[in-house]
Amino acid sequence: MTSSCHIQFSPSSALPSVPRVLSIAGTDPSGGAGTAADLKSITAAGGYGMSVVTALVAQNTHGVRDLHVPPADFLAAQLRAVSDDVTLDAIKTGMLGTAEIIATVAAWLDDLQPTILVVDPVMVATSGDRLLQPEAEQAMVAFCRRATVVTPNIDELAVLTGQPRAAAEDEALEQAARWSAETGVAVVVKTGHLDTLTVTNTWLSPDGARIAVPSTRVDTTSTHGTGCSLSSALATRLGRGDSPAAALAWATDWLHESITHGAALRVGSGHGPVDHGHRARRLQAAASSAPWLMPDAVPHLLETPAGLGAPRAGDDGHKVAVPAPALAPPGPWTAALWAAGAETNTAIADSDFVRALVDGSLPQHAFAFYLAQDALYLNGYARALAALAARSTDPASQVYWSQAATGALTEEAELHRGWLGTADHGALDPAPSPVTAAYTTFLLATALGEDRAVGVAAVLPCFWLYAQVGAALPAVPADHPYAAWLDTYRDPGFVTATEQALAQLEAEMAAASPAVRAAGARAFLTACRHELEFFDQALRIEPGGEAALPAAATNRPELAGSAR
Ligand SMILES: Nc1ncnc2c1ncn2[C@@H]1O[C@H](COP(=O)(O)OP(=O)(O)OP(=O)(O)O)[C@@H](O)[C@H]1O
Ligand SMILES: Cc1ncc(COP(=O)(O)O)c(N)n1
Repeated sequence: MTSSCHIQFSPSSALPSVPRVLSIAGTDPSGGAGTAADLKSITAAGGYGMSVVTALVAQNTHGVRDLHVPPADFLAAQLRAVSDDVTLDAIKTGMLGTAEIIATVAAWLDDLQPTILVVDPVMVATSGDRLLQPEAEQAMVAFCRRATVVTPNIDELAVLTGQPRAAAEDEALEQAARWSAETGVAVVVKTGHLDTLTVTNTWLSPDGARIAVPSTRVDTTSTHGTGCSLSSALATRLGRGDSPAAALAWATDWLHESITHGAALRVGSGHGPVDHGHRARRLQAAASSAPWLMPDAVPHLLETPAGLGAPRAGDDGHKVAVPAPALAPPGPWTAALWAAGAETNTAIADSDFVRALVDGSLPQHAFAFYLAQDALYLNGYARALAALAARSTDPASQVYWSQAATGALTEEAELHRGWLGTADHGALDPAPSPVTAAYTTFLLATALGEDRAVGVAAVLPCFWLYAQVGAALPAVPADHPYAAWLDTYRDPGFVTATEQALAQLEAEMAAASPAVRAAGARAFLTACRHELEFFDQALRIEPGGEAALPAAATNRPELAGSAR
């Protein structure tokens, strides 16, 4: 080995530093809002959370029952106990409640002069209960002037600016822009309280610069504590050194996932909380190193299709129903393989990636990552298909696999030319992700090194599962951000190619020895799992850790037809 051998690993493998973030807020014993939401959000956003309590609130998902405000001296003692000992990278304030509390926190801030102060000017809870005394409103308005950024909802913005409640987003942006220019404080305008299909968080800087982060509205009642959660996550990402654009994008995207999965927590029967931990649990599951296939998943010798058995029980013990295949299996072997792969195939259909692609909430950076990895994948896939052509002896199969390889290369070129805008691809191509590399390496090794039938089984899920996703797609409006891409799934040529691949696999499995069939079944199930990973991987990437997507890459109807 020479000393000139340099290996550079992606910086994403290094652990980021952990910002120390203090929340100053009221409590919610049901865990959805206030200090509880703040601490969960700070942790989720990658910070170390600390909490100073301004008021004890007896509340749940239905509303506030009682309030207890400890003496202001005690609040001051809490604040000093923390700041005498801990360096604070960011501070977030929520419910301050009374003019006396506001004055106490303000005096402490005068001494501390924090770098980042996010003020969520909490006034009224979702339930309609007041969390700020009416006579303290003007003290809160003055307090906001010391913030780095304030995060009022539409009603709070009206109080802050002394204007009537904005009826539309433009009006809210105008109110905020004037106030920001006057005070020198940035504002995040949140349109959660407006009756719009898109919920947009817009960062307005005093110099007039605007950063808009749109997300699709989730139809749910689980929005208790969304304001607390957004401001805490924002403070944490700013405290970590993120730019306002990056911090707001992260917080909005994470909160969207938390809101989407809030109802499944089944906490309370009123306005439920969001699931702050959903992203962390999803990523933890994705990082599992448990083997994909259990040793008994496929018998050593597969004599008949029935040897593959009924679908196995899912992770939670329930029997997995076999989804109806959009493209019918042409014989008993492919039918048995379809049933054996039911759990994974259902997981793909139900995946957050497919859901977000369909409802349009998939973040742009995730879509860009997916496209770039898809191009890399297609190149590896084409090589595996070409290997099958080389290993085929009957003319029809030779022609079929050669054409399939050409098709994959054409689609790769189309992705570069159209969607990725990198016709001169080569030097600037992104590197394959671990998931893409594992999948393409597996395909190539199987197509080259195993019996041909096993290779055919390995390449089949890419055809079949993609066609399955395509068949299940609903029609979307023309202004859907991924409308043009979704059209590519419906390519009739791809359906024909999949039917031919299925016929090839059926014939190969029927003609193979029991040992080769077993290896084929294992390869098929492994490839199904690679497909799930491939879809899921785009939602495991942080904004900034992906290829840039040219602005023109979404909504390009002229490119419809370039299916994988
Ligand atoms: N139904 C929804 N769908 C998607 N995102 C939402 C929804 N409701 C709220 N959000 C997100 O939560 C953020 C805060 O929500 P909202 O505008 O209601 O502020 P808030 O009134 O301060 O919150 P809170 O309900 O905690 O008082 C929004 O900016 C948006 O990112
Ligand atoms: C202590 C405290 N702080 C803030 C809120 C606002 O949250 P929401 O408007 O979602 O009820 C709350 N309910 N309780």
